[in-house]
Amino acid sequence: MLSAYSAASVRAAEQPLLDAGHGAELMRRAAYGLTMGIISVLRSRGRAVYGARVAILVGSGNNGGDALYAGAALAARGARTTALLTSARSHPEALATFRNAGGRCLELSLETEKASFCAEAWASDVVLDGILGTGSRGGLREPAASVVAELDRLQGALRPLVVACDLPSGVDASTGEVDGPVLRADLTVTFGAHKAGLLSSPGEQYAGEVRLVDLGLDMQGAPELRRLEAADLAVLLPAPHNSDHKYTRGVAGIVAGSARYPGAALLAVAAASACGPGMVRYLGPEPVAAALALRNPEVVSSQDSPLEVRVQAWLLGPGIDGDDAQDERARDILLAGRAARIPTVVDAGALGLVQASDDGGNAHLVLTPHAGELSRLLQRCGVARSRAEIEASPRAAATEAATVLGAVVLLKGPTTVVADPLGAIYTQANGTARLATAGSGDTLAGILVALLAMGGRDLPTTAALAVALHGELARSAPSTPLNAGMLAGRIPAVWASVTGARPTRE
Ligand SMILES: NC(=O)C1=CN([C@@H]2O[C@H](COP(=O)(O)OP(=O)(O)OC[C@H]3O[C@@H](n4cnc5c(N)ncnc54)[C@H](O)[C@@H]3O)[C@@H](O)[C@H]2O)[C@H](O)CC1
Ligand SMILES: [K+]
Repeated sequence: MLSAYSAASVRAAEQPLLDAGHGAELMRRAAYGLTMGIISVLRSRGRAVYGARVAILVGSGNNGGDALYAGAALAARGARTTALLTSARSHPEALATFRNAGGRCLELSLETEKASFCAEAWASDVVLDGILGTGSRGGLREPAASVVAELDRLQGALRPLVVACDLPSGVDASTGEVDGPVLRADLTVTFGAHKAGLLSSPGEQYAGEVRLVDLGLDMQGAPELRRLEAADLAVLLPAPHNSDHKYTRGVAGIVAGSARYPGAALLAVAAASACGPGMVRYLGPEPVAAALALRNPEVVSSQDSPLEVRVQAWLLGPGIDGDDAQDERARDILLAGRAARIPTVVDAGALGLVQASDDGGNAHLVLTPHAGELSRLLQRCGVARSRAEIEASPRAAATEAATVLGAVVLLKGPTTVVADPLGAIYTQANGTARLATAGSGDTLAGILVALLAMGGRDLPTTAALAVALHGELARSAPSTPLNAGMLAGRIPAVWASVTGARPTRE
């Protein structure tokens, strides 16, 4: 499990070491890790350090200091290094070290030097972004902002590799929010601890690969957010006990699909069933049930009232829009659920049925909106948040919604957020853009209801687990075209590969 912290927590952890006089040692370690990161990206392009061209953007604080020390180390190994000083102030010792190692300095205050730096950066093998780190307030200011905007214009094969020092300048280290231009990095070498802003949208989309350099910080208190990694999937994905029977292995109940949208039911049921619960019960129109019988003969379908069937978890909503009988089933389950507290996934067409609650009455719900659906959901609760505002600050929006609605909120996006009303947050970025296809959400909802039915973990952890497994379905086939209909069929192989060699309990 990966834990990520706010800028304030990282700085607080750094303080005792600074007080004890270890500041220079911390910078030395940070700069060494950064140097190694730059060397590795140079090697990835078949370039040796000797003779490589490295352009460095330098800010006024320690972030610029780290970048200058790394530049000095590269210059000492024969790289041609050019630094653009974006402020009248630069870390004095680092600047002196850089100059002594043969680094060239240009000043942004001089227009000709700015043009000369941009030309150098465009011709470089690597651009190092050391303008702002954890001490930044707000986005990049002029004139550095327009240099970054200009450098970011160069795309494609001609673009130099970009390495961010600690974080891409202009990304908020704590929230991941972005205000103004940011130079998109291929690699971010971050120091001391993972910054929550690098594991949150939209900041994560600017960071590229993130490598952590251990500085020996003693992080105190709860992390800002957590992320499940491959090793966690191996432990958390459920496995049957030899004493299990179909009911103890979990029954997933699904209210999905309609005459108009039968596909949503097929996708959700196929995904749920592929996860291996004891049983999948489907409630919905007869023609959809008939189609399901051909594709998933193991599924038990009926047109019953949900109050007459027993399940360990419900999924309500995919493709039920405009079907009165499905709508009534979903309403009945939500009403009964306030007492029965059966874990319930509320997706798509059922999201409009959820009311705000501050009495714990929704604590068994996992809501799975995308940004547009969340905007409408919040609107109904009297909170005005546009889709664009939610996409700019998804973590804040998901947390707000979890608090207002009293339910776990799984907000889908390039980095998916799972927020629970008690404050815990997971963010998962396992998926790729190849998952952004029609029906992908129905598959996620099916995986989630199956994992909830199989039980064993709390709601937010199970939700994060479902997002991670769903993401791995795309990641495991990086180069083939993918549609949602293919996803459920991939579950057994991906499940086997992530659980790997774990001991069986059978
Ligand atoms: N955390 C650690 O353990 C270590 C961190 N290191 C590096 O130090 C930076 C943080 O350094 P700091 O000097 O505190 O802050 P910054 O470098 O981010 O810059 C602050 C500097 O910039 C000015 N400023 C603030 N906001 C803006 C803005 N929007 N535009 C322009 N200028 C701005 C502000 O006035 C300050 O002067 C951390 O990221 C690491 O890279 C250590 O090297 C190792 C230990
Ligand atoms: K930076």
